[in-house]
Amino acid sequence: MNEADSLRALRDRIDALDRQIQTLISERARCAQQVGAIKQAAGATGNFYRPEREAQVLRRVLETNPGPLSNEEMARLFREIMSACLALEEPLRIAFLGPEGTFTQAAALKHFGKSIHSIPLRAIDEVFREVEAGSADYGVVPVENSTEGVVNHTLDMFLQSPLRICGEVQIRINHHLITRAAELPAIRRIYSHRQSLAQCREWLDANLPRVEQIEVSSNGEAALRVRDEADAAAIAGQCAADIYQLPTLVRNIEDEPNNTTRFLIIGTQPIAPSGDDKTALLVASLNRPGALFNLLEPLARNKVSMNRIESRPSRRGMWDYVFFIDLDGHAQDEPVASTLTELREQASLFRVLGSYPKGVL
Ligand SMILES: O=C(O)C(=O)C[C@]1(C(=O)O)C=C[C@@H](O)C=C1
Repeated sequence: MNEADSLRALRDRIDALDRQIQTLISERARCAQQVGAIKQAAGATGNFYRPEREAQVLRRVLETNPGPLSNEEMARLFREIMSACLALEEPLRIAFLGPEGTFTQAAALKHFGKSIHSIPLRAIDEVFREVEAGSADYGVVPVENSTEGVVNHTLDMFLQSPLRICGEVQIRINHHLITRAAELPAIRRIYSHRQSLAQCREWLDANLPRVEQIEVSSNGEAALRVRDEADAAAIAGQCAADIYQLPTLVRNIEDEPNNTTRFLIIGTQPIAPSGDDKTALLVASLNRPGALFNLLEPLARNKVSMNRIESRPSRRGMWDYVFFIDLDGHAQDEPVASTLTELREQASLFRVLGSYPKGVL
């Protein structure tokens, strides 16, 4: 066979496979519609989103991936198929820390896929309020960064909000210097979110030491400003450069090569166990000697892994603190269930913020 014949044969084969894929995806979508009908008949109100089931589907896709596509690419394709299937009923309304072009938007799309109705908001507390009011089904907010630590504002919101944590998603953060200026010496101001400025501190000290740094509410907002100011630069991600059609002068200026941010999915719905889950708690101990030790002792005794503990002022009085604790496992599963019963007895304040599937993608 000559080259043209080989190409034609391969393309014929691809056409035949595409027809099969299309038939199969349509069949899958009809099954998902039937699942939706069953949920509705059983009296399900609200949305049909089931994060525990989605996590199981994605985990199986990763486990059985035969290649040559990477796990990440394969999971992304299935993520979009599920997103489109779910949207057949009604697209999820997802509020996030906007404007368009923020890493939080990238996190929302990574977690829910593109078949959603996006609601960009200007502040973390607005995202909480929109979900509390029922104007959005879920919200996406940043909670911690591998270089800069926790986003206190998000943790503090749980002190006043009844919302639950329904999921998590991580994003590798690559910061770029986005500007219409042709070279570094032409830059007079740099706009970015406080966390992003901090994540690029060494690079800024070395390359733009005397340039004014201006904190704005988000990276998307920074890029928006740079659109109208030729002698300003923004530190933001590629999505912001794309959305606002701005050139990137220097790529990857973050100090830490593995700079990653974790985001929480917040909502009202309790999530069933998926087989590989986390539980987030908000607790306070009585103000007496050994109280924190007594609080945590059941975790060690029952061999429940604690992934994280953060303390924050309780806002109930001076030097009074609450603890945000992340555990391995679901609150309904042992040994977490009985450990939580013990913990509740020791604590002066105790709330399960949510059990949810560990981030898959
Ligand atoms: O299994 C379900 O409950 C479905 O609704 C189907 C499906 C899917 O496409 O696989 C769609 C949406 C849910 O979030 C989970 C899974």
